[in-house]
Amino acid sequence: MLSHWRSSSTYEVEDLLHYKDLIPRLEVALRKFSKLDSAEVIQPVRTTVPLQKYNGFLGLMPAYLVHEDILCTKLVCFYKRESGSTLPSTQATVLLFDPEYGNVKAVMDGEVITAKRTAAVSAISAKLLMPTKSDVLTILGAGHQALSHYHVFTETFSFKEVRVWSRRKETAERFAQSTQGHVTVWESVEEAVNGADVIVTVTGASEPVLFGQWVKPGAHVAAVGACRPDWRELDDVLMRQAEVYVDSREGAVAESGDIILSGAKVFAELGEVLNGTRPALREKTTVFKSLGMGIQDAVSAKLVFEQWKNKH
Ligand SMILES: NC(=O)c1ccc[n+]([C@@H]2O[C@H](COP(=O)([O-])OP(=O)(O)OC[C@H]3O[C@@H](n4cnc5c(N)ncnc54)[C@H](O)[C@@H]3O)[C@@H](O)[C@H]2O)c1
Ligand SMILES: O=C(O)[C@@H]1CCCCN1
Repeated sequence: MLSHWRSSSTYEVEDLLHYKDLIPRLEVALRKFSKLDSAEVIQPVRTTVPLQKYNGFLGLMPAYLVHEDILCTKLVCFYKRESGSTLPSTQATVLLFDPEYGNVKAVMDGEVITAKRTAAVSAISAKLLMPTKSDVLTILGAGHQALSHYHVFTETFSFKEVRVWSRRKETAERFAQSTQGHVTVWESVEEAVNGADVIVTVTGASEPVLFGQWVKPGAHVAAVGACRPDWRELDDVLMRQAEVYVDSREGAVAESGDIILSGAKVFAELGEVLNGTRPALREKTTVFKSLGMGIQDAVSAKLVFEQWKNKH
């Protein structure tokens, strides 16, 4: 089947999952994950099955949060698509289990969960690490993650200017037309990030698109794409000049080409900053390298399930 099927579950999850509920739960989960002695969170590094023939991979993302008793796994397929393709690059399904008996309690769409929880975690990173006075937000990429990031960043913060760049100008223009607030479209990354306080990279690139020489000192970069060990979104200069924060060290050193290939050192996990065990170096140039975690899907799925039960 070549066309993309958005099930009713996609719309249902969209209605049930809200950033105001999701962000505090993600913060709690990130805190627990980063406690050194924590036996409360079980989350192996994602298993990936490369599909080289099709330029993609299947990822399996199980997690168990012991205290909350949430057992969950996401199955996600990601493909690098040709410019102009209308097929989705991410397709995902989330399974929520009853941990006591092992039965599946719910099967739900994972695309909205992936879009919203990833953007919400980037917003948590920005809350902790962006310059105190942040006026300009630039989004590089104009797909699903670009939109969810636009929504949560404009809901959570008050930027004076929002800019977008995409490798095809028409896509960036369509993106700008689809948003409620005013978004300016830029033709080059260099111009789009000039003077930006916060930069979100949400592209399908496997070579750097953002170069350190263009980034304002002290800016915060939420780097969401490039999730394979040989893929890049950011260049070596940026990776080496910035303080690098991650969601999971273990995940980052296994999966992030930006970290592995640049040799950059990870300064802290977001959960360590939330726990107060590592500082938020807001005045420095910071990169939050996001890879995505099973626990983020697990708390999102639990929230969706709770909201669904309240309605039925
Ligand atoms: N960190 C996480 O938790 C997480 C979660 C989901 C997705 N992602 C990643 O986020 C990125 C965006 O995902 P999405 O769902 O928005 O995808 P999408 O296909 O909806 O959008 C991708 C965007 O990147 C652009 N793009 C593709 N190839 C490019 C290239 N070579 N150079 C520059 N731009 C390019 C496309 O034109 C489009 O604007 C992907 O890399 C995906 O793997 C990360
Ligand atoms: O954490 C995730 O859900 C995504 C899936 C696609 C690739 C990157 N990470």
